[in-house]
Amino acid sequence: MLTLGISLLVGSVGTLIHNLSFSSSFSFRKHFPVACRTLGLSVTHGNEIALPSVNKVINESWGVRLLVGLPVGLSSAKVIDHKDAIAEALRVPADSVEMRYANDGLIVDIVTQQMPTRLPYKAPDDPDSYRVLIGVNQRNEPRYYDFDGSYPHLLIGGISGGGKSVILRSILTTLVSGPAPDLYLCDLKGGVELGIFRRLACVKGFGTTIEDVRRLAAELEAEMLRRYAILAENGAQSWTGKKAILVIDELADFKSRAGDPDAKVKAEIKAIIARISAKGRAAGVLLVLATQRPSADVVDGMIKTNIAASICFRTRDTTQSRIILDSPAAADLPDIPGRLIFQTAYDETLQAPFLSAEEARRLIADLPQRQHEEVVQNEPHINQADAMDCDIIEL
Ligand SMILES: Nc1ncnc2c1ncn2[C@@H]1O[C@H](COP(=O)(O)OP(=O)(O)OP(=O)(O)O)[C@@H](O)[C@H]1O
Repeated sequence: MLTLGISLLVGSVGTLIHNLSFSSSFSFRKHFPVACRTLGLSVTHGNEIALPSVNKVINESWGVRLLVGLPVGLSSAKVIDHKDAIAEALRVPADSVEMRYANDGLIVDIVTQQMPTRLPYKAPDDPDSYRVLIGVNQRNEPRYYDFDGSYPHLLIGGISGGGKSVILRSILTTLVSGPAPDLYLCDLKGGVELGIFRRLACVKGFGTTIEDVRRLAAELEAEMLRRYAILAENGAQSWTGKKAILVIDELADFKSRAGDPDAKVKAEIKAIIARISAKGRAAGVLLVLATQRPSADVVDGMIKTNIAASICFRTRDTTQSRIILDSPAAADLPDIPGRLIFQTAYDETLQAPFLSAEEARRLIADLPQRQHEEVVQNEPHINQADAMDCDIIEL
C-alpha cells in the first residue's frame, strides 16, 4: 500500500510550492489494472483476462514512477491513448501524467512538481557543441536539440506571443557564441527579431524579403551541392566540417494565394527547401523554420516528412497543432509564454529559457563582426550608407 503526502519545494528556477495528496489507502499497484480493465485495456485468452500490471512503484523527488508490464497483445500506444482517462481513474490531474514505452513495458510518471514559468538563459558549457537548450521538463531536467544529432532540421510553431522569437534568439545566441556555424538568416518580420545577429561574422547572409529568401536558399543549396561533390571525391559519407543553417521566420509567408505575383518565387523557395530538407543532413546543411500560422499548404507539402524535430508552443486550435506535431496536444498547452512541446522520438512538455533582446545583444557584443563590404555584398538591398551605419543601427 502506497501512502503519499507530497509537499514539494520546486528547485531554484521555480518558486512554486505544490501540494498533492493521494488518499492514504491509494494503491497504484491495485488501481492501475482496475482502471485499465474498466477502459477495456486488456487481452482475453479463453476465460482469462490479462491486464497491465504495476511491477514497481518508485518514489522520486518530482513525484512517482510506475513501471508497468503489458500483457502480450496489448500495445503501449493503446494504453497511452487512454492517458487522460487513466489519470482520472487514478485521481491525478491529466497533465501530471506522462507515459512512454521503454524496455518492453510502459513507464508512467505522475509528476507532482510544477514547472517553472521562467527559466533564465544559460550560456553553453561546451563551446564546440551544437547542442542548444530547448527547456526543462517538469522534473527540472534539461532537454537539448543537437544540430549534430539524429533529428535533422527543426520546425518551430505556435501562436503569436507563445515564445518563438525568444527561443530562436536563445538558439542563435548559443550557436553564435559556440561553434558559430554559417548562418543564413531570413527574417520576414522586417528584420526586427533576427536583426541583432546580422553583423556577426558567422552570418553569411541576412534577408527580409521573399526575394532575399530565394537568393539565400539558392546559395545554401549550391553550398550543399558543393559539399556533396567534395564528399563524393573523398568517398566520404557525411560532412564533418562546419554546419550551415538556414533560419526562416515566418514560413507562412510562402503560402500560395490566388493571383499572387510572388507565386513563382514562393514555389521556387518551397522546392529548394524541400530539397535541402531531404538531402541537407549528410552535407551538414540544416533548416530551422518558424511559423505562427502553420498551414498544411506550406508545412505538409514541403518538408514535414523530412523534418525530424519540432517545437510547438500553444496553438490556436487542434488543426494547427496536428500540422506541427501530428497530435492535438499543443492546443491544450496552458497560456504560459515559453511553454512548449518538444517532439523528437517522443513528445515532452518543456519550459523554454528566457533571453531578452538586450541580454542577447550583450552576450554577442564581443563576437567577430562582418566587414562592412561583406554586408553590402551579401545584402544587396542595403546600401553603402546603411552598411557604414550598421554598428549603430538599433534593430
Ligand atoms: N521562454 C519564455 N519564458 C518566459 N516568458 C517568455 C518566454 N518566451 C516568451 N516570453 C514572453 O512572451 C513574449 C512574447 O514572446 P515572443 O516574442 O517570443 O512570441 P512569438 O511567439 O515570437 O510571437 P510573434 O510570432 O507574434 O512574434 C515575450 O516578450 C516574453 O515576455
